[in-house]
Amino acid sequence: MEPLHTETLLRVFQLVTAMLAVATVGGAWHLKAERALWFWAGAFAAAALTQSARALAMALEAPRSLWVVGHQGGLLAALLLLLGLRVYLGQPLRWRLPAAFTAAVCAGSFALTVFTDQFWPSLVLTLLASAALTIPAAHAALQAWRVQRGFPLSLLAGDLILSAMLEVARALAVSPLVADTRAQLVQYNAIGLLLMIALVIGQALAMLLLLQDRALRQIEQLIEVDVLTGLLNRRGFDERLRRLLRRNSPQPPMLAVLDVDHFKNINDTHGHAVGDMVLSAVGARLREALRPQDLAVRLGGEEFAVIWPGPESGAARRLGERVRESISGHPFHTSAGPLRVTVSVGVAQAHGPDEPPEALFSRADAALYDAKRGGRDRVVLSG
Ligand SMILES: Nc1nc2c(ncn2[C@@H]2O[C@H](COP(=O)(O)OP(=O)(O)OP(=O)(O)O)[C@@H](O)[C@H]2O)c(=O)[nH]1
Repeated sequence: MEPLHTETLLRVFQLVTAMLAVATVGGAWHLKAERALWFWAGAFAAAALTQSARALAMALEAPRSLWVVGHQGGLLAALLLLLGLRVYLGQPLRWRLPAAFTAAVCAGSFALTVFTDQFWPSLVLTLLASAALTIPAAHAALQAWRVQRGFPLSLLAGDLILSAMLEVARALAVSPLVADTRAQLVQYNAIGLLLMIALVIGQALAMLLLLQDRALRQIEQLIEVDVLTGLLNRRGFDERLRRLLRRNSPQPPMLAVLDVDHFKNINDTHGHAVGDMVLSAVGARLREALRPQDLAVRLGGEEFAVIWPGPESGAARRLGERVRESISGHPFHTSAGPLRVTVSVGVAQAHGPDEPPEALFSRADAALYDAKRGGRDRVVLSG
């Protein structure tokens, strides 16, 4: 088999990173709010530009110590990748220590080349330093994957783990400890380069998938969230209720439908803006009254719902009363002064996974109708 040619691979690496830099810079420009993408574009650009600088230094027969700029580019790319990932995950940037570390290693790699007139010590140093920056990035991606799951994070975490391992393996392979001859050292380095090109492409793909994933989740949020109250809207409610019923848990979900009493009077007496204020405050009170796993929904107008995924048996009355009390218990402070607002509540416990969501909803709604007819500000349980 023909040996791999390092100079050709370096050209390929330069072209690939340049292309990825253009794609990510374009993406960052397009998605103005995505700060992380600027860091990642910077990582690819650092690799591409320093490879170009290295080729130029060689062509101009500049001092050999300047040729190590390519090694330093790899390290700079690892730094920017780590910082970009912290930005993406919403973590504090904490850039000072890794940036100082990168600067010190770059100076060290330059000095090593001046003193030894050899390239491999600089390559070993910068590769080990790159691994030292890639390991925390891989750790952050892995931690995030544990919480969020999904293919893009697993691709990124896997790619970064392999990258850190490759950086250490390459550092060992290009040191005289492992390679017996110069030809062997060059060959090991070329194999490492080839693998690195594949991993860099993998990183770019993972990054773009991560951004697409986030955009999809934001759209999903917009579609499913009510703007006035910040609660789930009717569309989100239908979807969650269907999913919960299908789950077939030992304790089937319970649904309450509630409606603000005589809300039209509030609008007519104090104006629509005060009405909106009350609706928004109702949403906030429902959120406060529920546990994180329970769901509060604005079905539309002055009608709300609550879903308890797995309520204790026999808790329907108590939970319904807690919801009613959270609204009717204290007056609302509005620009028109304190307003006493009451709600009527209909509660229905699902019969099991075979009950269609529409049937459960109709039972809760019928109970709500009974609560209204019975005089309002009360809880009625569906039979
Ligand atoms: N301010 C405000 N009002 C809304 C909104 N959506 C619906 N409404 C109003 O809510 C009122 C609902 O009135 P009705 O359906 O007659 O019910 P109600 O006055 O609460 O009477 P009962 O339900 O029988 O106790 C209507 O006047 C709607 O215009 C909204 O987003 N903001």
